[in-house]
Amino acid sequence: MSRSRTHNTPNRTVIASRLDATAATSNETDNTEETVQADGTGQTSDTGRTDDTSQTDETDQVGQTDEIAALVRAAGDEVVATITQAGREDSGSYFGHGKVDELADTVAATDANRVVVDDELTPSQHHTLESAMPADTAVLDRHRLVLEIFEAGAGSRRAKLQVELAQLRYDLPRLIESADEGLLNKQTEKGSPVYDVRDRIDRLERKLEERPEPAAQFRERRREEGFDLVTCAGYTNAGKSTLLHRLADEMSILDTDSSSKSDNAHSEKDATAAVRDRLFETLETTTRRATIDGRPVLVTDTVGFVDDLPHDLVESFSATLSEAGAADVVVLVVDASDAESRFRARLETALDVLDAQGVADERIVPALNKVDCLSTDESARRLAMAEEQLPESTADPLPVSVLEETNLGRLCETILERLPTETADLRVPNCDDTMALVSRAYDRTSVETVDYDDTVTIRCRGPPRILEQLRARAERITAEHR
Ligand SMILES: Nc1nc2c(ncn2[C@@H]2O[C@H](COP(=O)(O)OP(=O)(O)OP(=O)(O)O)[C@@H](O)[C@H]2O)c(=O)[nH]1
Ligand SMILES: [Mg+2]
Repeated sequence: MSRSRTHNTPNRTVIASRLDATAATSNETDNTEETVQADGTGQTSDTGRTDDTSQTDETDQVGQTDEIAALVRAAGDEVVATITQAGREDSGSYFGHGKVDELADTVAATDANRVVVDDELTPSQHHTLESAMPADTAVLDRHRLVLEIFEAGAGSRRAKLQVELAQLRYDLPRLIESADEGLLNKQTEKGSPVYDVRDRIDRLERKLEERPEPAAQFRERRREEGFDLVTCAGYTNAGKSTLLHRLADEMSILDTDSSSKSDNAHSEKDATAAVRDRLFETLETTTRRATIDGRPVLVTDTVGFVDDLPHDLVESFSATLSEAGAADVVVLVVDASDAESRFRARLETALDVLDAQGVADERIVPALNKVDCLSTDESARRLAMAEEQLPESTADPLPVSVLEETNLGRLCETILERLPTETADLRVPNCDDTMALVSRAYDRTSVETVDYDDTVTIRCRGPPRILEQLRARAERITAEHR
């Protein structure tokens, strides 16, 4: 549906956004208040948020288009202009008529081939807007843009099928909206576009049903083996993957069970990474084995949250949420270098998302990342804000800088403190089998004392599931030597 230029030529994209009325700073009287920025050269710098704000004084308003601009760049496009309008949505064409004309003029003047609208458009709004643009201009909304980013980054066969399915489900009502009557009459006929899309959707759904979600199976198996599950969650660009990579040293990450293309790319880039926004770097969850103070742990890196996207849009979002729901500890990574209002809003949303997944507050370890970008005062203010916002039973928020490796040791200690831990006293007769039990206890738990006499008493602390196994083994030994 959307026409793209070839891989070598980035799309020239105009961003069109309706501003949140509460952030609109002037002229509250009508619904046509606007800010237009188009840079004369049609060039846009690649450094993220600063290019938007440099062209206007109304930084509050324009700050709202930062994220969509970063998403457009994540899709490989060039932003050639940004058009904003404050006020109510027009139900027919989303923007008011004057604004639609202006958008069309801007597209023509900047030789753009795409318009990205920072919201979800109804099928009819999409059709009306696209029809009003110069020929061969594709109109995409935020959801479609995200699907495109996932399409480009999908690594596994399953992810590819999922993204294709999500795109077709998204496109179908829009295809019907733009089809003429003759075509619609033929929608039950084989070979008509609508029929073909429906048919492909059916086939994809069946294919995906035949392939059970691998992560869930893998997780259950590892849990049975006594692994604790730690998940890094949070907004896109917060630093989750960088953290996982750095924790590898602290936690002695042993092995990679599965890895996505983007994660490997990350590892290499991290060494020299210039600090810039990179949205949706991780497009599939990635799990690694680690040991933390002798405890075997699975650490999962997840797909970042982004505002205003339904979590069922792509399976990798829902997989991310189910990883968080299943985890023993969720490290909630928050970008502390965000402006205060965004920092607060994102922390709030992230907590709501985790809560909706049934993640108990005491399982959350909040890490306020990128404090290297903040002054001591700013950092203290973010910490105070987080302390005020976080429920009482989460771990205390920790200011960290993953890049400068500040406070990572403390973060590991906090994770360890929050892993489910019990103490067991095992009493067994002193025999050969007991030595194997002691050795197993040393391997899988933290052994506090061992007293050797006629009976051997072992006091150890560790994951409940492992202690259960050790108790069962101790009972078997005792029964066999009675
Ligand atoms: N200044 C600073 N930048 C950081 C820090 N940690 C990560 N970054 C940068 O933030 C950007 C995003 O980091 P990622 O690790 O890709 O973020 P993510 O949360 O995995 O993002 P998604 O995979 O998109 O969800 C990168 O450019 C990192 O180099 C930090 O402590 N300080
Ligand atoms: Mg990532």
